[in-house]
Amino acid sequence: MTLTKESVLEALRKTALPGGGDAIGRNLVHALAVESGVVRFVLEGAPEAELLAMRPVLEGAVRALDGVKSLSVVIPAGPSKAPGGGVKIGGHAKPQDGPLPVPGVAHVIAVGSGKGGVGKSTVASNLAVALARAGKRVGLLDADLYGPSQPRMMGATEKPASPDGQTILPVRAHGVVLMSLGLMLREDEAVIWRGPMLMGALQQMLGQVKWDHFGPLDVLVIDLPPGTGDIQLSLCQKTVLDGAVIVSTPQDIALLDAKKALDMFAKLKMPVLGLIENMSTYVCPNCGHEAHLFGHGGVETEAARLGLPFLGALPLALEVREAGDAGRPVALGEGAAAEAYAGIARKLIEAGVA
Ligand SMILES: Nc1ncnc2c1ncn2[C@@H]1O[C@H](COP(=O)(O)OP(=O)(O)OP(=O)(O)O)[C@@H](O)[C@H]1O
Repeated sequence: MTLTKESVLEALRKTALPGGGDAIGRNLVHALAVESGVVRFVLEGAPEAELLAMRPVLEGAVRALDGVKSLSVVIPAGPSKAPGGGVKIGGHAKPQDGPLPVPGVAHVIAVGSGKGGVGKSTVASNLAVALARAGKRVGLLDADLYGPSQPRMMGATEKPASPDGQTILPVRAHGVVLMSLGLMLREDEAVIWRGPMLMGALQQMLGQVKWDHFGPLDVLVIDLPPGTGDIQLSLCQKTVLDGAVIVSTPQDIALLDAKKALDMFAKLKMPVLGLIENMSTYVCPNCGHEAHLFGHGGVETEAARLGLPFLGALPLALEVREAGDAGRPVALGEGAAAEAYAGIARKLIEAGVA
C-alpha cells in the first residue's frame, strides 16, 4: 500500500493513547503533511506532559507503516511561566476595540527595520539609554519575540516578578525600565509559537507589564522584529504609538527593504518619525582613516526624497559591537557613537515625541 495522508490518519486513529482515546478523535493532530515518504505533523491540544508521553506511541505507529522515510512530530512550546508569580506569557490575544494607550507611558516610539541584522536592536537599546541620559524616564520593550536580544544588550539577567499572577513587574538596567521575553526564557531556549501566541504575548507585554512600576514613563521605546510581519501589524493596530523610526544601513538593498517598512507604516497610517543610517562611516582605530564599507549617505538622501526627518548617521565601530555584547550600550560612554545617539535623542525630544 502506498503511503498517503489517509493511511497515516488511519494508523493514528487506530492507536490507543496512554491518556485514553486516539489522537484523531481527540483532535490533537494538526498540519499533517505526507510527501514522498516524509511525514510531518504538529501535536497540539493537551497538556505538554501528556503530549510528550503520547509522542513516542504515535511515532511508533507511523514508523510501522510501509514507505515512511522520515517522520517529524512537533509539539509547539506552551505558554512560558514568568518566574516568581505563575503568570503565563503567550496564548491567544484577547479581543480588543481599537488601539489602546500603554498605561503609565506618555509617548511610545517603535524602532523598525526592513530586514534583520541592520542594527535595529542596537539602536533601540542605545536610543533608550541616550534618552535616559537626556533626563527622560524611559522604558524599553523587546518586541522581537523570536529573537529577543535586549537582555544581552542591556546586561539584564533579573527575572521579572509577578506578585499577583497577573501583573508583570519589569526590571531596570542602566536607568531604563526593561521587559523582554528573553528575561523569562533560558538563554538557549527557542520560542516556537504560532502567530496567535505571539500576538497574545505582545498584548500582555503592553498591557500586563506594569510599565510605571518605578514611576510614570516619559517614553517607551519598542524594539520591533525585523521586516513587515504580524507583530508590526498588530502593534500598529492595537497600540497608540507616536510613530516609528526606521533603521537602515546605507546599502541599496537594505534601503529597498527599508522602503518596504516605510510602505507598511504608510499603509497602517503610522507616522514615521525619521530615518537612521546605521553602520555609516568606519573610522580605523589605528590610523584614523575613514571608509564607507556599506556606502554612505544613502539613507539621508532617501529621507530628503520622502520628506521625512533624517535623525542621524551612526558610525560602524568595533566598540559598538563590543559594548552591545558586554551589556553596556555604547551610548552610556563618551565618543563619536555616544554623541551621535545623544543627537538622535535630542531630535526626538525636540519633536515632542519623547
Ligand atoms: N554601528 C555598529 N557598529 C558595529 N557593530 C554594530 C553596529 N550596529 C550593530 N552592530 C552589530 O551588528 C550585529 C547585529 O545588530 P543587531 O542585533 O542590533 O541587529 P538587528 O537589526 O536588531 O538584528 P535582528 O533583526 O536580527 O534582531 C550585532 O552584533 C551588533 O553588535
